[in-house]
Amino acid sequence: MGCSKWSAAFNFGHLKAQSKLSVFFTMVLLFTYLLYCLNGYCDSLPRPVYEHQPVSGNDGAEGEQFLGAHNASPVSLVRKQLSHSPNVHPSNISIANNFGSKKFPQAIIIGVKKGGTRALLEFLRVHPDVRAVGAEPHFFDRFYDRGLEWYRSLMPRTLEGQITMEKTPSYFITKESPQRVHSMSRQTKLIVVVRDPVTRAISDYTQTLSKSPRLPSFQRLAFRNTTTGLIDTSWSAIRIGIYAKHLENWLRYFPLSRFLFVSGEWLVTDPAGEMGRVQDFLGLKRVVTDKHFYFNQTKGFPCLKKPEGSSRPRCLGKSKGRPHPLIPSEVLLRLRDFYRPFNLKFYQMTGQDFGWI
Ligand SMILES: Nc1ncnc2c1ncn2[C@@H]1O[C@H](COP(=O)(O)OS(=O)(=O)O)[C@@H](OP(=O)(O)O)[C@H]1O
Repeated sequence: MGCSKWSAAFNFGHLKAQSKLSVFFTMVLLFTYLLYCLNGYCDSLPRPVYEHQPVSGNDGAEGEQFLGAHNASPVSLVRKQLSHSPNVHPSNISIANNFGSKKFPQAIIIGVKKGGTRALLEFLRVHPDVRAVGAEPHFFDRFYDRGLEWYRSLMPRTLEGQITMEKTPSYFITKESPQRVHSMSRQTKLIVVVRDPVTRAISDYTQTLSKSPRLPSFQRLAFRNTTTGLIDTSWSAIRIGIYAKHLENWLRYFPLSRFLFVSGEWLVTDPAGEMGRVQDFLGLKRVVTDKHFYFNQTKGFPCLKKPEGSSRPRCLGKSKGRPHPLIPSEVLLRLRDFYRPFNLKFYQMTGQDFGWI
């Protein structure tokens, strides 16, 4: 009896020591993982392609900005990103993200809103030497006071030879942006996707209308005086399309050779052709070619056969390629007359004829 009591006590003590040991090792593993994440090693997981974080009241590019990203802890970001990404297997994380460093973007898509900027960025992300932020950072227009280091922390890690990119279409029309980008680096390459300003204005209006269905008609907003046909240039949908005026502001800081003007129309009708020009401008090998695109009849737009991080074909989301409301032809004619001199000036400044009539 006494002997069995001793042996039971001995076994119990043995078990206790074993469980203490396993708790200890679990804690060590947990702390190592936390330290690893807090050092920023798991903060640049591959984002799902076309990831959108809905943000209300953002008139620039809906659901594409970085609001509050700096407030989230790296660990919670990891969890959030993983839970949103059907394509990322946890075992791939360390392989994809531990290498390289976060750099300032060497190239930025600065505009224009509704030009086709999302399509261009997603097409570029297919290139193995391009790493881009999915959401719009809005650093040079809205969050400049957060400082350059904040901006850099948003960037994905890149290896030697890879290009870091971002897109925020409102930079093109923001007065302070050229000087701010210049003070980050005067070598920055600037890409502007331009689209017929009349169609662009309607596209812009369509986006606002989708959020505020009680919005007055397009013509009510476009004209200051319907009888005289005076255009309301204070309406941002109209103002953004005066490309020559905005470009003048940028040319005070950057030479024309730093810019590439991409045609929003050709990006739809000949995506591979436009992508060829973009890759040349960025000094990249022409990897993204016609093999990467197919025309989706239902969507009415070119889509990617294999977007970044996915093996399935994918088109842009529903907010890209919306049907536009019908605008009376006399309104369109008046708007075309209004934009003509500005368009000609823009063609002269860029040395490119975009064919808008
Ligand atoms: N491949 C492809 N798929 C879908 N949509 C395409 C594509 N290429 C260009 N576009 C045009 O992009 C327009 C939206 O432009 P942006 O991405 O610059 O908009 S935003 O400023 O970021 O909100 C969007 O405008 P809307 O047609 O008015 O929706 C499209 O015409």
